[in-house]
Amino acid sequence: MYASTALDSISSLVSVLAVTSFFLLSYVRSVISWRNRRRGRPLPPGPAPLPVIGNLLDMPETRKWLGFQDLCTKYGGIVYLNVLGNHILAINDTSMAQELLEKRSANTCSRPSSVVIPLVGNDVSFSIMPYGQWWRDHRRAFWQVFHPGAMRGYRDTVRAFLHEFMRNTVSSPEGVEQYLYGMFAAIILKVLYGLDADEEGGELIDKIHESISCTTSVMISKHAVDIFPALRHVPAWVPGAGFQRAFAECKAAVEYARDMPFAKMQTFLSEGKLGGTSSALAALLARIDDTVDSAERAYAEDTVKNVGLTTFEAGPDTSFSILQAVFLAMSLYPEVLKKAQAELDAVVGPHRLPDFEDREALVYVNAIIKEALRWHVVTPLSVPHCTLEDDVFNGYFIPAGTTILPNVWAMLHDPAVYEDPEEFRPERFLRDGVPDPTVRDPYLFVFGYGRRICPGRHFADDLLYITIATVLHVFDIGPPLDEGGQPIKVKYEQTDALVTSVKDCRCVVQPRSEQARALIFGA
Ligand code: HEM
Repeated sequence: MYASTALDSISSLVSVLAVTSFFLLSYVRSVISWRNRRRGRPLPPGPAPLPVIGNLLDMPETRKWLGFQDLCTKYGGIVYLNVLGNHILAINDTSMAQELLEKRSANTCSRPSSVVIPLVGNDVSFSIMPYGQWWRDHRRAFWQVFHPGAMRGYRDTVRAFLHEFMRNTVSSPEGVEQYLYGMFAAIILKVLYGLDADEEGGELIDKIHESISCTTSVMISKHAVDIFPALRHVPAWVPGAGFQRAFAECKAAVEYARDMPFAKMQTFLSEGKLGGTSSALAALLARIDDTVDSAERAYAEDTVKNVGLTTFEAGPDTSFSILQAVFLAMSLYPEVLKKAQAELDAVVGPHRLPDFEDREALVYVNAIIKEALRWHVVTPLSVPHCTLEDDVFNGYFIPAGTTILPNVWAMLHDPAVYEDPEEFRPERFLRDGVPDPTVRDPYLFVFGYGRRICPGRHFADDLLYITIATVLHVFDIGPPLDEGGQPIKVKYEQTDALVTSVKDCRCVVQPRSEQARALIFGA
């Protein structure tokens, strides 16, 4: 009995020693490998890390773009943080961002990996996929239907929904925000699937919106499972594992958003209610080679489905957010609205609505669009990129797997470049009444960088231009009024999110004149 107890103690000791040696060896190996990779080169500047948690306490909590701006002011154009072993590089400097994200795009075009995203089913969105063949196939498919030459084909749809938006706004002006979001979502639904936002379509849009809100809130929140990935195996009934239920609900919403409109489109196609190339996704389906085997066909169809989901996630919220800012800016800066209307009267005249062909002549309206993109940066830290390989930049070691956050907000609010950056002032982009090419152009920043640059930017630009020009042509926009009829001063504030919106954009919207009203209802 004693002999067996002694043997048990020895074998436990051996196990403990084996486990300890394994961890020690792994640690020593990782230290050696880290030293070999760095070869004495320093990491970029940043606050000193603490043991184990690194710079966790230096990581900005909310409105990260402001915190990173402060850190970069202290440490230079770039700042490096190590948060629980994750390498993070924030960039405030435009030329450094250009060098790393454009010139070295081959190495900086991936996305940070996440434990949570697959759990909510959103790993099929190509805006989040890591660099590789899967992402390339999706991006290529998207580009086939959203390249600049394809834009003309969508303009009638855009005009039709814009006219409906204007009529709804005149009929019940208090619903303007809701109609605006509904318009962008309905345009995307029609362009992608050929489906109308009728009652059923409206429900589809609500559900799709729900899935987007849920995934974006999951993506920006902190989760224990991101730090301890093994927690993903804990069943939902275990106390403290309520996150599993929330993730499952989110996953169901994402699957609905991906599958339902697509299935509806396929039914309509098979019933002959839609032409084979009547929508962007129908056109992509029509391109799938008939001779491919069933596995390849399934992959190609899945790609088309995922392109639909990604477009819905990336398109309406961003465009809507810019329009919110324009409505608010017009009510805060009436002189800007008056100047735009004077230009529209001179170029377009009172008897018709603006069209795409008017764009070049509408210099001030174009300056308003640029200023809106600068003033209200929809994605202040862009969308994070991630490095594939170790790199050396300006003598600093940038490890593989580093998350790169270009602080686009800081670049577009630099007082050395834009005087009084908090003011909405389209004139900053003009000199002697024509565009000034020497002023930093927000278009070069707000749509991201390199191989990941927003592939929907041509569509977005078309949407923004025609909506803004038309709205300013026919509507007066003023501040909201209190019960005594006095104007309420609304303050511009941005929400704290990956895709931000304007917190409060209440305003009074009404036709500029009887002639404008006639134009709206005659359209
Ligand atoms: C004002 C409107 C918009 C802004 C400011 C905007 C901005 C951005 C930004 C900053 C990125 C990330 C780029 C990067 O990682 O470097 C992005 C990605 C993307 N955007 Fe947009 N976007 C807008 C509208 C749209 C629209 C209307 C669509 C669709 C029609 C769209 C589709 C996409 C897609 C699919 C991606 C993912 C690209 C990838 O990861 O490969 N965007 N957008």
